[in-house]
Amino acid sequence: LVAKRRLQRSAQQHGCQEPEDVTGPFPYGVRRLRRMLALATSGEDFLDDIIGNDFKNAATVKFTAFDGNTAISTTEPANLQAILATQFKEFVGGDRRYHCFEPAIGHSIFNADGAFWEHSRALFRPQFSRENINDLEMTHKASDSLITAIGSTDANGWTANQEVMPLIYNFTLDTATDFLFGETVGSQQLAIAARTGRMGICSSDGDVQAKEAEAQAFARSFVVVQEYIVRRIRLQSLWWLGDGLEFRKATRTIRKFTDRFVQLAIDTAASPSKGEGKKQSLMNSLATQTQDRKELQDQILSILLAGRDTTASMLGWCLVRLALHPEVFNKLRSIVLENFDPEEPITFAKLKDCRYLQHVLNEVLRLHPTVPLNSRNAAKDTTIPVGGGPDQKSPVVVRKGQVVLFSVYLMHRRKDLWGEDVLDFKPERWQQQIPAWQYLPFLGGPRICLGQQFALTEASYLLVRLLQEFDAMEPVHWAEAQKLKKGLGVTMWPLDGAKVRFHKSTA
Ligand code: HEM
Repeated sequence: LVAKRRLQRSAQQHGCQEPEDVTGPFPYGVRRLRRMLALATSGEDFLDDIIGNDFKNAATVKFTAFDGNTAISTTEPANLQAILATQFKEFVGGDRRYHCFEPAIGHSIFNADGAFWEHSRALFRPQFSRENINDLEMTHKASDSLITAIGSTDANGWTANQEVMPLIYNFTLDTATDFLFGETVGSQQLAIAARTGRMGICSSDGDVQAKEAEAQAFARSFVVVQEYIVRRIRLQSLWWLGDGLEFRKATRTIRKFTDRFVQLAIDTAASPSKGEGKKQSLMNSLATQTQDRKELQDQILSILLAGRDTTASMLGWCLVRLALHPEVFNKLRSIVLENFDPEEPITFAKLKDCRYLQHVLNEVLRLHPTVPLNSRNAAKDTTIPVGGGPDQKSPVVVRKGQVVLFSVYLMHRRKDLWGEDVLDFKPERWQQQIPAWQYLPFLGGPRICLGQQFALTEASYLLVRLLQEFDAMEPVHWAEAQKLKKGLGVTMWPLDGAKVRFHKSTA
């Protein structure tokens, strides 16, 4: 009662008003639950139809969640700016986020708050410096491997129809492991070797099979771990029900996979001469700061979790969009051919200078942000600046512990912010200045994605290489691709994959 009174007084002081309540006639979100359970048969889209429906009349709403707690939900740039930046300390990831991820990544940058998060962020920041991202040797090799994996062309210059997503997942796993461990798992090369019987990086058939099996087991377990994490997030306060032998086994597999690299990094930190001539990795740098085996493992896995599938999903959407929009493909290709001499190295600076390339990526992430939904918990009684009252202009009071959900996906698709053509794929819109807080694929403020430049550089590099190599691409099934169905888990990916064929350039 005392807490409630205090909250009411604070609401009055700040001129707060209630946002629209979208709970509906039944308690505990029954209506929403019913629609969610019927998704497979109703043909509704979870984001556009179910979550989007909440925002029909207002950009900030409240509703009663399954667990009986009232949550606030917003797509308002001013509120996101407050939550992520100006009132950063008042909104945290919270205990629930910690528990949902804990079995896989322990306590690490991604699920920590307060002092431990600050410590982790300071530990990592130097690793994401421009110099480290500028080292594109591995990206170059991984792009070439992906092009090799796409395979040969027929007499008319077309490759076979193919699902490119598995190749993209290999690409991001190979570049991420090189960055993290200083050594790539080489999953693309292993898959090619296993398929074609060419040894490449391995000395014998058995060696290829064993390494391929190890890389595959890791990749499979990584998928299982993510599925369980999503299940825990969806279960809200009942997160602990998302557990089981399969989850535990998969977490053991991915943790075991990192053992060798952790040991190597600890050994190198103890006697630096061992690392002479070897590439400096994120793991090596971390091991100079802490030799705690569990912390090293947790932190590294959290970066892998944060970076691998997000980048792969973005690349998947890029390919789908380029295949569906030949006019953008052709324009981008001619700009790339003009700016990137195939005889010269592709550098970070050149990629950044290619404005249309960056505009294409921005537009892909606007329409398909790979982290479409997110949340924070109020660390104390506080307010968000807008969304209350009939005109939605008054502040809204937020109770300590209350969940504030936000969807950058829906914000990126608001007509009042982006114009009538909001749903059109139009990289040209980026020629104009876009207000910062209405576009947040990597969020913003002190907790902005650490890997933003890494991801954009990887994706830009691969796109340049593909455009140098191929002069056309088209979807295997136009009608299916145009549906742009989304898979929703820890990230949002093209559910029907990136099924395309490429035409080899003869120039
Ligand atoms: C297109 C690719 C990517 C997207 C869309 C993306 C998006 C995001 C978002 C939205 C967050 C904020 C999560 C939150 O606080 O609730 C985040 C955090 C983070 N991302 Fe990324 N990310 C991408 C790629 C990467 C890559 C490649 C790496 C590393 C190699 C990475 C490392 C991180 C880390 C470490 C955090 C946690 C930062 C912190 O809490 O201080 N991300 N990312």
